[in-house]
Amino acid sequence: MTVTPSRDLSIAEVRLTPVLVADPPLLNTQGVHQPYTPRLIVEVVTRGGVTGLGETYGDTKYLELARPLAENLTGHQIGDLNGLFTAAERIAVDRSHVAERVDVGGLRGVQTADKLRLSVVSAFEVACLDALGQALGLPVHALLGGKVRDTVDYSAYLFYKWAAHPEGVPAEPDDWGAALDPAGVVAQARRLTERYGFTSYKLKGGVFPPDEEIAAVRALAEAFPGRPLRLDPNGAWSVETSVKVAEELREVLEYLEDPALGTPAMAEVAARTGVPLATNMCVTTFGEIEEAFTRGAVQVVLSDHHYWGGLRRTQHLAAVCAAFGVGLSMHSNTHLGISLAAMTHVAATVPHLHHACDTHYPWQSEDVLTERVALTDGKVAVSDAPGLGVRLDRDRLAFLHRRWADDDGRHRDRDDAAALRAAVPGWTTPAMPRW
Ligand SMILES: O=C([O-])C(=O)C[C@H](O)[C@@H](O)C(=O)[O-]
Ligand SMILES: [Mg+2]
Repeated sequence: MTVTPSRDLSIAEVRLTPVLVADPPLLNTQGVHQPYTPRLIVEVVTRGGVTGLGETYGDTKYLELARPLAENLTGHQIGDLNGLFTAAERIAVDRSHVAERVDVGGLRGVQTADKLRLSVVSAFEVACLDALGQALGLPVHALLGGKVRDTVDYSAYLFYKWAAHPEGVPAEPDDWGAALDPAGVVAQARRLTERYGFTSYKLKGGVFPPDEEIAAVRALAEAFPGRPLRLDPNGAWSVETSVKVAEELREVLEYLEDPALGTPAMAEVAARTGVPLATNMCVTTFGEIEEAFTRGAVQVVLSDHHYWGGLRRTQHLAAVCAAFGVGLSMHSNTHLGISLAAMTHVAATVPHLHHACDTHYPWQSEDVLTERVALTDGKVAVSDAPGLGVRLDRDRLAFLHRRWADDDGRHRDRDDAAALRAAVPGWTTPAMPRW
């Protein structure tokens, strides 16, 4: 049988384009977002002439893994996703990028070699699925077994925020203004609601002493009665503080996210409060599930297809959570529309997704797409177009890549503590627990 060119599903080329995207001065327990955040855009081009898109973290340590993987994939079939993961396993990881302890692992838990690899290969998997979907005329959700909903709910991701970056880049402050107290947080939530129709809210905490953050959540509860609310200090509190906050906010919280750092501390908090605990820090790999679930440390896991290793592994995680009666939600980092499209396709296929997903997307004023992904009534409509249903704007991609190429080295690797040092000389990532 002769294969027509458009049906040749082997990989001709993988293009990697690192970009720097504008990010507002959002505060978290480690520091503040830098003016630009690195992302990596992956294009998988088939010999049949179809191009699939993927997106992941763009820091140097991810690029170092993505490059050899891309080079090894010429001739690989885009439908051979298992083979793609085997190819990724062969890529050596620089040990200096690995941290085996949760207290030094940053905001997404322990940074193992496997997790780094998975964070890279996930974007290749998404790009292969996008290409396969386009070649077959099927949406990505259909390749994953089919959607069980037509829209995916997202929550408003609220941040304490400065009006402008301390580095003075870009020169003009954004139009969101500052949010540094309960009134500022409520104003931000109202604005996000007006623009995007959100009906649930998550506040990134661990920035101010817990009493101030309790006051902010109470103010949100008053402003949006009955709406689901979450607070996430990224492990900044002791067990005692976590229990106190949980008890004070028990009437209004949908869940408390990573109040304390690590499974043993979370298990202790969980044993002492009825408020459900969620995590994207102590359960971030399949290996961490057994201890956390058997100890009852978490009631909700935040999936993230980037570091869990793609869309299919996210479905596997969902199945394990369902088997243990643990809820599922979705974590997000600074990301563009390709990631949001991928998040939406996989979320659409997960039956027991009972919490709105997180997304940073409203904070991203820039994108690499010809059309931004629409967030309406707090939802993204699940696309039925072939593949992910998004199109790359090559001029925008080139512009954001030029910013990366011209960068003086300050922004190619996300460093929230370094960004905060511009305002608070001598600042370093705080030891946990902070409070
Ligand atoms: O839910 C979370 O822990 C996050 O979204 C982690 C992120 O890094 C967030 O804290 C941020 O971007 O500042
Ligand atoms: Mg979190």
